[in-house]
Amino acid sequence: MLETDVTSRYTSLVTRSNRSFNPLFPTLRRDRLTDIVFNNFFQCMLFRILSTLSKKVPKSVYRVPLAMKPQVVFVLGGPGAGKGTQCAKIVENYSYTHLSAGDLLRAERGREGSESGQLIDSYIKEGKIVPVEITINLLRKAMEETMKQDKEKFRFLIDGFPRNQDNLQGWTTVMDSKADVKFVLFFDCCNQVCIDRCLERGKDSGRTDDNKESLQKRIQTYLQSTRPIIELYEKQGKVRTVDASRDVDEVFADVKGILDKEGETFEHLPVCGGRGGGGEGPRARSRGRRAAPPHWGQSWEREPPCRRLAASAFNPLWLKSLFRPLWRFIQG
Ligand SMILES: Nc1ncnc2c1ncn2[C@H]1C[C@H](O)[C@@H](COP(=O)(O)OP(=O)(O)O)O1
Repeated sequence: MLETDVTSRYTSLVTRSNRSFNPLFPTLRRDRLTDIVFNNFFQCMLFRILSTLSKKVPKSVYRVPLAMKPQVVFVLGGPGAGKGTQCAKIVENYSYTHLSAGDLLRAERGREGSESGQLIDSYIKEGKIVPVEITINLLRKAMEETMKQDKEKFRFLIDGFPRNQDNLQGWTTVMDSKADVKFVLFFDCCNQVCIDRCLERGKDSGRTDDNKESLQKRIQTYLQSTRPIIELYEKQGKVRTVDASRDVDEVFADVKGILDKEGETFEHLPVCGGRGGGGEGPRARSRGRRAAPPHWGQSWEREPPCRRLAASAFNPLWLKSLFRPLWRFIQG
């Protein structure tokens, strides 16, 4: 900068402030300085009060809203109706964790040292429903472990459960107070299509129950035991039925329609929604997803209040507004 430019700037400041020229602190005008110091003083005080208060609040208080009660969607339908296939697609697009009762039981059967392995094996081969204590225990553990790893993963698709009255009763006794059942997603498919799909799957699934004999029994069990459970939920208005005999994408289009109607939002919304500048961008990128535009505010409103407060308190835009006046002043 030319010396004359500097001088003329200082001179203009001096003229405006009617103050003598000070070469050491050329831009320190008392009227502006008072404003800025007071503005920043109050903003800093407010910030300090907020941060002190947040330290004083016991951790458990703001942890409570983060540890959400599990939200459950039961996924039911005949064997081979496409429950697993559709659940995988839901997980890809929505913030759900898929828990297949059948997969959990098969894993437990194969686990070394499992006490119930043999019992599970005989029930599966017979196409019968495994005693509820075993299934509930596996489901509960899986839900707890998922939520322990990530508190935001509190939405579950429980596939292939409850399959009979015993299952339902077990769930009501053990889990009713621990989880909320939102609705039942029912994949309606005729028996023959179900059997054909399972036989096709059986060619390379390695499942001991994907054979004609087991399938006949499984279909019978489904009709006698599971259909009444679906009807029971239907009476409560909790069943969302999808015609599952069509191709995968057509079925998923209906599933998507149901989830959207139920108020579900795509994965990047509930996890990474925000008003902009609230850190949702980095949060989304750390999960390999993109942040929702700030105007998709619906999910932001559904974030736990503590997370909203935290996002607002550390909002870079807000912090910028705190230091901007001082920075402008220093820059002249
Ligand atoms: N809509 C669809 N059309 C054709 N095949 C389908 C289908 N949905 C699933 N499948 C195939 C994939 C599997 O090989 C087989 C059984 O599907 P699945 O998702 O494993 O059923 P389920 O979990 O209900 O037992 O059928």
